[in-house]
Amino acid sequence: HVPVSDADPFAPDVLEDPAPLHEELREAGPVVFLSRYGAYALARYAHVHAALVDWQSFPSGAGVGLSNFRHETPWRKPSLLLETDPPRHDAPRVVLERVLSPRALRRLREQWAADAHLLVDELLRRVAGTGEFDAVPSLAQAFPLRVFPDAVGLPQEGRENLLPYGDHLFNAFGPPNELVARGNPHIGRLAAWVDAQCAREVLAPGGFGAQIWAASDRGDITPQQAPLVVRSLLSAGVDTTVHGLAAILHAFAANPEQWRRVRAEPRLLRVAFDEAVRWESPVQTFFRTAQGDVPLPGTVVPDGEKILMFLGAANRDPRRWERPDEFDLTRDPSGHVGFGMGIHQCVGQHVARLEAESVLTALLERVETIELAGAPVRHHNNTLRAWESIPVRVRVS
Ligand code: HEM
Ligand SMILES: O=C(O)c1ccc(C2CC2)cc1
Repeated sequence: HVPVSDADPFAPDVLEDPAPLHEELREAGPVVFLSRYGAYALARYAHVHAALVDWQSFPSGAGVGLSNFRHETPWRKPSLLLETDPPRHDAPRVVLERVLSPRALRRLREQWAADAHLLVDELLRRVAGTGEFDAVPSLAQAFPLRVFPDAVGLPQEGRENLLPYGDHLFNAFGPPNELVARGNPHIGRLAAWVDAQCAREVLAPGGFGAQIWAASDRGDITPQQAPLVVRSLLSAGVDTTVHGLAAILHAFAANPEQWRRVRAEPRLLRVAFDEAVRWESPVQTFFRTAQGDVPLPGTVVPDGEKILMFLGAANRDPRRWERPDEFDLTRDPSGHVGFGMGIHQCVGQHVARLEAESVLTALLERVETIELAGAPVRHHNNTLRAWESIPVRVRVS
């Protein structure tokens, strides 16, 4: 039999600090039935990993949120990547893999490094007296919003819609709770703006968007698919990196000795981002839908039922990680599930890494120490581990 829990993973106290629930679910057994949502929770690394790579048993086509597209109409057209299974998933995936590949990003490296130095220099000049600032608006939000819309090829107008659109999107993967209700009055306008930015004529030549449309000229995808593939970038590419950057800045401010370690060994910066993504797991959870009756340890998930994968719990599973709750740059974080795993593994991870590397390299050159200057404030979201404010104090070298 399978243990039952009436816990609510999307309740405010859990979103504030999910660690106790993660521990409870990992210890209760390999699978726990969440009676509140009728979903089967996986919190141990081994079982989250197994479900992520078994797309045949646990496909994404019925949605990767609580909503089951077999019975419910999605609030927006399903993504051709995130919410689609092979074979329809294949061509859009290949197109994005090529557009967002490390090789393709080489042409942005120099520009993003320069932008990061400008942003950091402006910031350090502005705070010269106290060395104190809020890392969330000043860096975690400012840098992605400065470089990513340009990389996609978006016009200047309306870019302030990107964060609230993504915030609602990530809330909407959860249950229809207060967080979703708060976004509902605005999402129609936001979604219309996002959809309008996917049209070929608004996208600047050379950007990721134009490259996706060029792929449809080649027949790699159809012209009908092109705007939806562009929409994937606008959906997944902003809030994730904002809170990913916030996560690594928080990790260093909360562990000042690790910043000193990276100052001494800048090569460690490469591993720092993945260790921060493991430690914080900016994307905390995703659902899948059982295809046929799927056996799991101690139970069988009936066809059409949802499983809920706790990526954040898996990334801190003591069965897989030593001292899992420590942000430790000497560890090898590879294998973490912060970017997912398998055929849907994050296709934008190289963009995220390059953004983080750009900002942190610029900071590393100018900032000798970084520490918390006050209590950080969480931003609650049904799917994202997010920050509202991270007050920090830096000493300029
Ligand atoms: C720290 C930053 C990021 C994190 C933590 C993150 C996390 C994830 C995760 C966990 C998945 C797997 C979803 C699933 O298995 O259902 C995923 C997929 C995806 N991500 Fe990311 N992501 C990040 C940044 C980005 C960026 C910058 C982009 C675009 C430029 C992006 C685009 C995508 C897309 C399109 C998918 C769907 C891939 C597919 O289904 O084949 N992500 N991401
Ligand atoms: O294709 C999409 O629209 C999409 C939206 C959100 C994500 C989350 C996982 C980062 C991924 C893809």
